[in-house]
Amino acid sequence: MAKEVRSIVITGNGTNCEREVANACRLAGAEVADIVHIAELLAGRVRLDDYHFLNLAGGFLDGDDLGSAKAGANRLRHAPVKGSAESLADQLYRFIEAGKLVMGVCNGFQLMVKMGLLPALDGDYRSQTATLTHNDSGRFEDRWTYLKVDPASPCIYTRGLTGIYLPVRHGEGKFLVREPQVLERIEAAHLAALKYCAADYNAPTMDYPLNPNGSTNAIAGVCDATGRIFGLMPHPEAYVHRTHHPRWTREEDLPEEGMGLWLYRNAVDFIRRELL
Ligand SMILES: NC(=O)CC[C@H](N)C(=O)O
Repeated sequence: MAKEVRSIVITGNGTNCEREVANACRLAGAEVADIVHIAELLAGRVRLDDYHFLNLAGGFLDGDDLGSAKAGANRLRHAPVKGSAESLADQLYRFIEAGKLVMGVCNGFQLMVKMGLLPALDGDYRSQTATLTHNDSGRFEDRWTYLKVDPASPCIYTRGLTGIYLPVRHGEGKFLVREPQVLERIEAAHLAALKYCAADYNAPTMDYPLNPNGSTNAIAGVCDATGRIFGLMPHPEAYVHRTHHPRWTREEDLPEEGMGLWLYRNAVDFIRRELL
């Protein structure tokens, strides 16, 4: 592999944020940001092994039938790769074992949680221990949120950050755990890297609409123990430039760069430092 940061964004079956995610990867410095239809991967024409940074984009996989990303999680788990003894999941687990990076946004986060890629307690990336389900409001929430970063989190994407302002747009963003002990372990290991909070970024909040979905412990984003596997409901790819900010025509002194780009830059810098 040449000395270039290679990122891939999987598309198909209802994703709709792939171009924005690829754009964010490129702006963050990735030399390659390929948008690849899942059929190309299942046909064996493209292999995850040729990349460092896997992005699972937002959207409406399979129309949210059976619950968001549920069918997609089964597809990714079980679908064979043509002409190979492996499944796509085998490639994915090898990708994770190789120390590479995976980030899922919104529908991509739902996909990861339902596959068991997160929170992946004890390094088990195959068992589902949590879910993302219908917002407490009972409706689709489309609004900007303040996110408090846990500075003690192993998450490599949020390193050096204290608070981020990002939009959410989802119907099923409420993080729930299967057993109370899962939540205790997530908190003890600081895996909940992002939590909904107020504009002062002081403390996590359960107050609606600051917490747009009633998520347990105000959890908005979760990583695994390595910090390299990360998913979040808000959309970092939707705030990579000043003009994406909802009040950009009124608020002066907004930096040229949007806050969402920081997460991608941390990922790309990590790859350049550790994997090339
Ligand atoms: N923007 C998204 O990815 C939405 C995810 C999912 N379709 C939901 O409504 O919850």
